[in-house]
Amino acid sequence: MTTMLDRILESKHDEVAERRRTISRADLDARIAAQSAPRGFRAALDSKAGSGYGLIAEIKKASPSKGLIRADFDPPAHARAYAAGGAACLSVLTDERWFQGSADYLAAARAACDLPVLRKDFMIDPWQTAEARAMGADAILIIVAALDDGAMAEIEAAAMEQDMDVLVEVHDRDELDRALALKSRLIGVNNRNLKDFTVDFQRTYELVGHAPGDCTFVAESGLSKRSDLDAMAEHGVRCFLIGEALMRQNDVEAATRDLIG
Ligand SMILES: O=P(O)(O)OC[C@@H](O)[C@@H](O)c1c[nH]c2ccccc12
Repeated sequence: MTTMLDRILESKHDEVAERRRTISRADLDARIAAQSAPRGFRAALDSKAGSGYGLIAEIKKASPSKGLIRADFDPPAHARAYAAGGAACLSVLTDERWFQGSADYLAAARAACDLPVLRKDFMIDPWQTAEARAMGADAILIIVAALDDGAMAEIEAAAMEQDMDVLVEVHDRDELDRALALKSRLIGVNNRNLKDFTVDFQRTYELVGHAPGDCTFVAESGLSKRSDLDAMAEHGVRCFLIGEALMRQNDVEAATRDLIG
């Protein structure tokens, strides 16, 4: 069966190949040199989680499962509201085709606040990590389900060479074991199955006990209210990646503060 993840990855290969043809390495390097140094992503998350909840607040205009999430989409305003509400970090979708994201949204969000920013996209090629740094990203995502072990290690090495952090996303025990063979100790459990979009918090509860103590462990997707976070905290989870529930708020700053304050 062809899953949504398969379809996304297939189009991503064509998309990245096209950009690699049109953007030279020298151009990327010049843009990287013009960026400010990476902001420590995991460090910011750990610091907030030390005295409360560490929130990665996501800027997401649309998704394949929900369609358009926010019509009056304003990435810098959202970034400022998230920062003022106490978020530790931002995540910005840069995939254009499936999530209506953009590199420009990431750059604008990062310029509007001082939080570290994750480039949320489907990484299939180490070249995309240089591209991520050129747009200002402080961290990248590796989706274990999307890559073989060799490709994961190459993408991670390329990110580390740029001094970026790597959030390694898993969905089951097998993927967690593969993730732990990497160097990064920033692990996310996606409660949403990227194959059929169902959300199940049990994914996090089952896996948190299997992550070594030196990991920063992040629960991702489908979280919408304070009681969701408190239930997660009962299982020892203190870091969260939240998009849709915050994107839909009128007063984003107040909603962010209510969630984690
Ligand atoms: O909007 P939500 O349900 O709060 O989920 C945010 C985030 O976890 C989700 O956007 C996500 C998690 N992993 C991904 C991988 C690719 C694209 C998107 C995602």
